Amino acid sequence: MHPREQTIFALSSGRPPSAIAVVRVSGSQAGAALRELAGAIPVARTAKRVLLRDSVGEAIDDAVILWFPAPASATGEDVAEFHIHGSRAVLNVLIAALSSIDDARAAEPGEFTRRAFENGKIDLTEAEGLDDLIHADTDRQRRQALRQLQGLLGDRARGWRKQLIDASAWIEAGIDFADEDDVPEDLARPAMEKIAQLRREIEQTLAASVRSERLRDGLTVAITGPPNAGKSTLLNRLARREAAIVSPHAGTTRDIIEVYLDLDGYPVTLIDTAGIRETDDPVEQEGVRRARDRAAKADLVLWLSDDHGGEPDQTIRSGETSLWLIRNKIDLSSPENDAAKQGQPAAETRQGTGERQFEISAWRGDGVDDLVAALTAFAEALLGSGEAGVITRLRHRNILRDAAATLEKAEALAGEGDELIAEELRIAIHFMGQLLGRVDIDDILDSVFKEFCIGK
Ligand SMILES: Nc1nc2c(ncn2[C@@H]2O[C@H](COP(=O)(O)OP(=O)(O)OP(=O)(O)O)[C@@H](O)[C@H]2O)c(=O)[nH]1
Ligand SMILES: [K+]
Ligand SMILES: [Mg+2]
Repeated sequence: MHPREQTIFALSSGRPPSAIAVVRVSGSQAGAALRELAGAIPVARTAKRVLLRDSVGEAIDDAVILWFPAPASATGEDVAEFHIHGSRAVLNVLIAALSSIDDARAAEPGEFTRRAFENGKIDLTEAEGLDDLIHADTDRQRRQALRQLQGLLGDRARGWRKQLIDASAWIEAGIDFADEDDVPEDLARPAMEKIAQLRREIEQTLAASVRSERLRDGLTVAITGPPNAGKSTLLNRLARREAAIVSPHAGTTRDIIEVYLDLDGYPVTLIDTAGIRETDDPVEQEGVRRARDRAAKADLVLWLSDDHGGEPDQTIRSGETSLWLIRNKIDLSSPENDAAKQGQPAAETRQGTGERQFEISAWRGDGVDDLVAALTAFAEALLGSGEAGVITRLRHRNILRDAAATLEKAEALAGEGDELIAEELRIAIHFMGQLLGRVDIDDILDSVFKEFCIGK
């Protein structure tokens, strides 16, 4: 039997141990699985409590089962659900029993969703939204994924595709009737107007969605600076836990330490790095190399220093990465120092450089709230509210950019020959099909669904 026709099963809930685990079965043998393990198929879509037994009659677990006959199921196939106690032992016995059913096998990542897509339950953009929803960490990501799952981009792409087909029909009609007298004088003009309008709509959608792709991925903030500036202390304070080792020994941190922050719904990965200095220690050298590397890739670098100084060098300053200068350990400052610094307030932009400055005590907490507020504002500026954006992936952006370019080409061909315009329209229609997952199915699907988790 072809793998696509086999019955698949997987743990669809979280990792054991858990109070309850849900194992889903989808395919023609789902009913057989229920008969084999529960003795009978229950009433459709009604929970039933049963004692599951294996093939020799040995009890497996006291469980709840559900039956969703095709096509009214999540995948469009027969689906059975086993709600069991979430221990590794119970799960292993159930999975072993399901494996022994003919033509049943463990599901590949994303295979349930792929079947739902192949059976027309969802389009590809909705499948992607589903994946994003499962992986959403913050509330803003959740809302964006849900809009995608509800078909916001899919609906728009379907509308564009339909209008392109209409425009194409007008153009083709012009070609077919070109020799006859009673053809409407100019079929091409309304078609060309429609094409120009669609191109503008696609371009507007692209422009409005620049930040929604970023919201899906979140942004990265790197803490760098000389050894002992208090980088790990700041990371721990922002993370509200002892994620990194803090010590008075210069050169404590060598590996990159990552913590995840939810700043008012904006996902931020904060990284702590090795203190940057010249050193003979090969391990520390590698740490410094990694620190520079990650700083260059970050969206924002926080350069932390204390009264012992340490200015960011050119490699840290170069590139598109934003840089904020943060003086730490202000709790140690003497009153004279403070007097000298008057007229040079914190959280100001340094004249000419565009680099913001902050003064904090990572240890005592002074100034940290202001820093967090500034980070949140930075995230908002970069990621936006996401409400207007419907494009959440590079895949969407690339396809729509190509579609807009194709329509632009079609517009430029006005007067050059309807056959040429019709060909560009066919290409643009093909792009909309790709977006929805209707054409070039296999390559697109393989790359989209391999990101999914098993059991989904
Ligand atoms: N007084 C004071 N001490 C601090 C502050 N922040 C950090 N320290 C101390 O400075 C020392 C170094 O702190 P770390 O957080 O390990 O510094 P680091 O920049 O991560 O150091 P490396 O990983 O070695 O580069 C520790 O003894 C901290 O307790 C602060 O705001 N005030
Ligand atoms: K240290
Ligand atoms: Mg450190």
